[in-house]
Amino acid sequence: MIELDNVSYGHNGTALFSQLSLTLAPGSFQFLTGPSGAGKTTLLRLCYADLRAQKGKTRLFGQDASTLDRDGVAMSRRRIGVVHQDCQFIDHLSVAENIALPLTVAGRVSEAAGNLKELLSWVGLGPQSGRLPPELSGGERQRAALARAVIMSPDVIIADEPTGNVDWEMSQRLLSLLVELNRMGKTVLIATHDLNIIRSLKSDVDARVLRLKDGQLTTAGSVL
Ligand SMILES: Nc1ncnc2c1ncn2[C@@H]1O[C@H](COP(=O)(O)OP(=O)(O)OP(=O)(O)O)[C@@H](O)[C@H]1O
Repeated sequence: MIELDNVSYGHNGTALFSQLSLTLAPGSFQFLTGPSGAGKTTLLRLCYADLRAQKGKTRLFGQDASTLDRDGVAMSRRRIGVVHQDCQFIDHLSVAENIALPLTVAGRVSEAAGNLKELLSWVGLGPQSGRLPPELSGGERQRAALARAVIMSPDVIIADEPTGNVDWEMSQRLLSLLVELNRMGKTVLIATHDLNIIRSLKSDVDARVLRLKDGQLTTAGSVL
């Protein structure tokens, strides 16, 4: 579905990793762990074609990303929902408008109303839908970010520290939403430094744990 094949990348000439390979198989659930600064966000950005591999190949849904033009990348990106580390909302738009933004930008305004109501209730943000993003708590922001990532019904969800800055109960709630999405057939990749979150999954899902450290990606095993 998404494949990095012997990819090398560095920022400003400083190599972060080289010849790194990663496959997001359809329906898989994977965690990406590793110390701060190891390159987890960079790796995620390569997976959703926000960055281009400097060496090696990225394949998105069977297509070589380096051969895709802007529209081709945009088409592939529509199949990937991204939960960014810092949420990135437009502060003068309501929570509902922010969540619906990917649909409105794509000109699918008529779909927005129906999808939105269902999504707001799924993430438990119905009562907060008219508020502005700065009025939300950390956990509410993370849930709004997740709702926005899935409003286009993507095949793949890529979440960068989706449980950062929330308490244990809220992190469990967010994780259970991601597990639910995986049960619906979505491919899920979550970057987190929080090993307790991974351990808390127990047998809920067949998750694979990858560890990025010193430019090497290793499989840390299953949480089962
Ligand atoms: N746009 C950029 N320009 C220059 N350097 C960058 C850029 N983005 C990231 N870096 C550097 O690359 C390294 C990896 O950053 P990255 O954000 O990918 O790591 P991370 O594992 O996600 O870290 P964290 O867990 O702290 O979020 C860091 O040293 C960072 O400073």
